[in-house]
Amino acid sequence: ADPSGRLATPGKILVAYFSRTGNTRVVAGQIQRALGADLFEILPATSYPEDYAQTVEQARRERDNNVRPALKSGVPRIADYQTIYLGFPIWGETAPPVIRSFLASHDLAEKTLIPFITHGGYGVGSSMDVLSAHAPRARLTDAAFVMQGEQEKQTLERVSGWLGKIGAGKARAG
Ligand SMILES: Cc1cc2nc3c(=O)[nH]c(=O)nc-3n(C[C@H](O)[C@H](O)[C@H](O)COP(=O)(O)O)c2cc1C
Repeated sequence: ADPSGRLATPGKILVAYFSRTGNTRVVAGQIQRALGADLFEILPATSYPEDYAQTVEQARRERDNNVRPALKSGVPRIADYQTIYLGFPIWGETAPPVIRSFLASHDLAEKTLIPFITHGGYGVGSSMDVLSAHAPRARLTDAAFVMQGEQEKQTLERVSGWLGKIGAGKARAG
């Protein structure tokens, strides 16, 4: 028994996720509702730029320098959870920097870690290795959910093309 009098609920489930454009958020919501789990959105203390290209560049720098960006908040009472579904998009062929921050700042020893991953068509890259390296004592399942989602880049290109075609690009600028 917990000396505080509060018992950790056995088998409590957490769905923790990071999502920029919403693809991973949809999956997180469905898992959370299906399992009656708690939901936690992983957010950096300082938001990434709205601009896609700037975000790609910042993510690349953070990846290459092994930066762990500060998180806006941590999971309250992480010890209560036995199973953690961890969701993220693939950024630069790996897990986004905030996922490394998340794993480094929570003790996941002996917890079951079940990844769900969305990518833009190039697969999961080195993300599973990142998870096992940063949460070495978690029980990482190899039955991750993996799905290709829309690419923000492709949407931006399509919209730019359309704006150009209807002659709206310049007229709207400024
Ligand atoms: C900064 C950045 C880097 C990305 N790098 C990759 C990549 O290396 N490989 C890939 O398949 N998709 C890449 N994508 C596409 C996303 O993984 C894909 O669109 C994902 O479904 C987005 O999920 P979200 O809507 O939950 O943010 C990248 C997207 C962003 C914003």
